Formats: sequence, C-alpha cells, structure tokens
Amino acid sequence: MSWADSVADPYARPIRSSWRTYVPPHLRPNTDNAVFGNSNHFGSSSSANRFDRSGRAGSSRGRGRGGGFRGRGRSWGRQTQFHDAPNSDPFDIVEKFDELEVIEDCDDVVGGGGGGGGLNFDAYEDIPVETSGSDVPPPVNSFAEIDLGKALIDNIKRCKYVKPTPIQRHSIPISIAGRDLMACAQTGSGKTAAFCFPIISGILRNQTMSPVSNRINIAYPSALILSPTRELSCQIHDEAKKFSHQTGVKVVVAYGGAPISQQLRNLERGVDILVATPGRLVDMIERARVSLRMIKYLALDEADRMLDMGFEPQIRRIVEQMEMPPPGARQTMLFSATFPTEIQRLASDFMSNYIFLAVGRVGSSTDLIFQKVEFVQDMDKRNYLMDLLHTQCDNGAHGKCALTLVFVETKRGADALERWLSMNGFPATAIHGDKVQMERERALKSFKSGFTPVLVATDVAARGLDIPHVAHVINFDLPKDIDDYVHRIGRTGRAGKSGLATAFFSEKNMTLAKPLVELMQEAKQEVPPWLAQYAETSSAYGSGGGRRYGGSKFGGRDFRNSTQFNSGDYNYSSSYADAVAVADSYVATSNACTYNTPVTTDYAAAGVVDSFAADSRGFAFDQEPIVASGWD
Ligand SMILES: Nc1ncnc2c1ncn2[C@@H]1O[C@H](COP(=O)(O)OP(=O)(O)OP(=O)(O)O)[C@@H](O)[C@H]1O
Repeated sequence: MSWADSVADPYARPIRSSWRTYVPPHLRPNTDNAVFGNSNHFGSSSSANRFDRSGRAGSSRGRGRGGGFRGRGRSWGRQTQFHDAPNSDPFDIVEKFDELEVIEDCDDVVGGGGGGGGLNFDAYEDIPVETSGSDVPPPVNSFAEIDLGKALIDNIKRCKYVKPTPIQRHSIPISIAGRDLMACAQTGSGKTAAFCFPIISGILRNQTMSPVSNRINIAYPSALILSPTRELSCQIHDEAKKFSHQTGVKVVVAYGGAPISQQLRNLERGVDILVATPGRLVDMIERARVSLRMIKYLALDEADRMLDMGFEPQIRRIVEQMEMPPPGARQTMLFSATFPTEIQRLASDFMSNYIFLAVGRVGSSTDLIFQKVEFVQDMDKRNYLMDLLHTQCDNGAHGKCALTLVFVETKRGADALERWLSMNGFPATAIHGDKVQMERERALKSFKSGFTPVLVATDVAARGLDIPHVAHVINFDLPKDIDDYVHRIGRTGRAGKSGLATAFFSEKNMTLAKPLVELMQEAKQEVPPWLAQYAETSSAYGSGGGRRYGGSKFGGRDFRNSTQFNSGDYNYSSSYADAVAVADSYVATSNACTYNTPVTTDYAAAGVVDSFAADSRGFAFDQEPIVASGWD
C-alpha cells in the first residue's frame, strides 16, 4: 500500500507491515494474476457499490458472438449504494502528510539489508537491465547507500518506500552523480521518485533554493519538470511536495485550463521546482513571470510523448530558445516506459554525454498485467462491455465493484459511452480534452473515490496517472500504436500489484496484431490462436510491422548502439524528418502511414479524436500540432 493508497482508502491502515513492496512477478511466490479474486483490488477498494443483478440476461463469449445482453433502459434494481464519498481534497496532501510519522526503526530504508517483509531483495538482480554510455555509476540496494540527505530520507520513510524499485536503484546514483539520463522502465515501476529524489537532494545539497520572486515578480526555479497533461502535472506536484516535506524546497505547479492568476501568485511566493505542462509554461515565460535562466535540473516525464510531433516544437522552444542553460550547464533527465528509436535520436539533441538506462525491455508491458484480447465487432462492443462489468461486480470481494478504466478513441465516443452506461444503471464518468478542467478534476475524483467506478477516457488519461485500485483497463477501442496500448494498460498492475487488461479487437485493428502478439508473448501472456493468425497475415501483407525498438529480447535499445548510428549514417543534428526517414520499422508500425504522407484522416473527425495515436496519424508535419485537441 502506498501512502496515496492509504489516503484514498478509508479502510487501509498506513502501517508498515501492510505495505506491499514492489516485487517482480517472477519472484513472488504463487503469483496470482486472477485479479478478481485479489483483495489488493477489491478488498481494500474504496468503491463500495453494490448492484442487484436480478433479471440480467446471460451471455456467451467468443468470436462472432451475438449480444446476449439487452441492457437499454434497464436498471439494476436496487439503488447503487456508495459509502460516503471521501470529501477530502486529493490535492491537499501536505496536511495529511504531516500526520504520518517517520518510522525510525525502518532498517530496510536506512540499512538496506535483505529485510522488507521477508522478501528476497537480492533477487532484483535478475531483472534485465541495460545501461550504455561512459562511466556508468553502479546501482545501489538501498536508499541509505545514496547521500540523499536526512530530510529526504525521512520523507521516503514516511512514504513507506522500503526499498528502491529497480529503476530507482539504477537511475538515482546516475542522476546524483550529475549525469544526463535517458531512462526507460515499465509502467508503475516508480519513475516519478526516480527523477524527484535527485532533484530535491541536489537542491538541498547545493543550497540553490530560489528566493521569493524579485521586485518585478519573475520566478527563477532551479528545476523544471515537464509532463504532457494537467492531471499528470498535478500528480507529480503532489508527489514532489510529499518528498520535499519539511525540507524548505518549494514546489509549484502550472497547467492550462485553470486560472493563471492563482498559479502566478504561488510562483511569487518562491519556487524551486516548477512542475508544468508546456503550454502554460510558455505563456508564463512570455508574460515574463518565469525565467529559466537558473535551471539546473530539467526532467521530462513521458519524454517520448513530450518529444513527439504534438509537443516537440513547444519543448524545443522551451529548451533551446527561452534562456534555458545549454546541455552540460544543466542536468537533463528523460523518463518513459516507451522510447521509440526516432524519439531517442531527437532527444539526444537536448543531452550531453548521457547514460541510457533500460530496466526491462524498452516498450514492454509488465507481466503483472493479465492481458486478454477478445474479438468483438463494433456493434457488439457495448454488450461485451456490460458483460465484463457485470462479471467484475460478481467477483468483487464483498460485492464491491472494482475500478475500471475504459479507453475509447474519440471525445464524442467517450461522452456517448458514459451516457449509455449511466442510463443502464452503471455509474460512470468520462474524461477527455473537451471537458473543462473542473469537469476533468471532478471526473477523476469521482472515479478515484469509487463513486463512479467506471471511467471512460480518451488517451488524455493514458499516461502516468497513478490511480490506486484500478483493477481493470478495457480497450473498448484499441489505439493505433502499440506504445499507447502499453501506457493505457499500465494504469493497472502498478507498484507490484496485479491487474487485468481486456482489449476488443476487430479487423480494423489488423495493423496492431503483430506488435500486440509480440508484446503479449514477451510478457508471457496467452495469445489467442486467431490473433496469432491475424499477426501472421498482417505481416505477410506487410501491414503489421515489427517492434519499434529492434534488437534482441533484452538489447538493442539505445539507438546509439544501432548500426546506422555507428556506421556514421546518422547525423547527430539531423532534423526530425531525417530521423524518421532512417528509423527502423517505425513506418511499418505506425499504421502504415508515414509522417510525410498527406493527411488521410478526415479533419472533421480528427476534431473529436482525443488520442495522440489517432491524431498524429492524421496530421502531416506542417500542420497544426495536436496539443490543442485534448492534450495540454
Ligand atoms: N520504492 C518504492 N517502494 C514502494 N512503492 C513505490 C516506490 N516507488 C514508487 N512507488 C509507488 O509506485 C507507484 C507507481 O509509481 P510511479 O507513478 O512513479 O510509476 P511510473 O513508473 O512513473 O509509472 P508510469 O509509467 O505509468 O508513469 C506509486 O504509487 C508510487 O507511490
């Protein structure tokens, strides 16, 4: 249980013995991926909805099945019962954090022994790790081995972080040594702390804390953390505030869709770490309210997303044209679970003598997530979804319904599905880029609290969000890009817990068949024979495409090790278009549509599409980026 869990879950006690540390699945005795019997997701879920299923029509499953459920207009009888939805403001964390005590006898944190609830932490060594670059600092086994400073170590104890996760073990020493870092690790494996700890520790060590802004009210943060969505920025801000508790380090968040005036006032009180979405940051810089002149640390979370063509121009402006110290004069840290080769090339412009680190395979999904793919035609999707939700509630402990995240392709589709679910007696809410910020926050809060245990979302919720107790991710509409799939399903199966991901697949998703099969095989998932068949067919016709990362199972991921790079074919300052032109297999996996192919997506339709994958494939380079269409 994380600290966040303990706040969200009224039944959970924030004591050390209940904390489930991150353990890779192959090290856990009798790993049970049967999520629906798993009390991690249900027993302690904050959702307490009870549904009376009387009168529900039965259904069968399988390819080509007709719908057995006739749900329209039917309610599930008994009124849904919710426990009191928590009134607490999830963003008001510092107050709650104060109430938690530091556990002084936490040997595992300070001593780094092999404790931690009897788990064998030495076995973490088994996780495949690739590092490349010169003079790579060695990994550590405990937080205490790194000089993070007492105040930060105390906060780590407060968070009940007993042991560093694999990405933290490897990346924190690298960052503490002042090296630039491009890091890749699976979803839910603790990347946020991996970049926050070195930043906080560095600010404390160098005493570079910013003064309250000067007479002309310009803020000079020493660290900048950029993320693609408002919700993710808020989440990182909350985490960074917890980690900075009682250290004097000031963390401020700036994101679009909310009044700028309050955010500017927060900046005036002083800021050491600014967490921001690119659009709002540019606005503040242009208003001369923020200067990047003093930046020592730059972190890009979801770095591949930040450097794809939706955000890349804005990021380039921020990093190269707005007083930001150059590479070498600042430390740059890029993190993501996916890192396509061509984005690595692009990112290398921003870095100096960097170390590449991959914990697990780049772009792989964790085998904590049990993946299922069902063949479902569009017209049957709603019935299938209803069946899944019914089954889920049947199997939930104490009749509770687990939190389920349903991904759809378009904003309009999200609203329609939310309405349909609600009309059919299933409390649902939706989040997408056309909702105003207050609606987005309300939807997320309602979902987190279990008040509406189904959240219908576009890709705006696909990356980074760490929502406790999400037991099931359903890809109602599959994304066009396998990386988006990896991030979406990564909303479950986090921090050592298991999760379930179900995808509805049809002929429309042919191009995803091959990478999906490869991803599932890699994560030791059972691949349905019909899907394997599709994968073969699609690659025979050249439409499938292989993985975007190349190389052997656990290698070939740092693009600098690729043949093109080493043979000198690669020009270090090449443009994005050049990079794409030499990128291996990217074109093949990107839905058979190259970046310089003219627009194929109906523009009107693109207006309602809220996914990077869909949008980006509909836009050529010289056209308007997609930021305005749902991302922040
Ligand atoms: N050392 C640790 N021990 C226990 N839990 C941890 C540790 N580090 C992080 N966590 C918890 O793991 C969860 C996932 O962490 P985080 O959100 O940073 O993952 P992530 O790798 O950034 O995921 P994503 O790729 O989806 O953005 C969080 O709830 C966090 O509190």
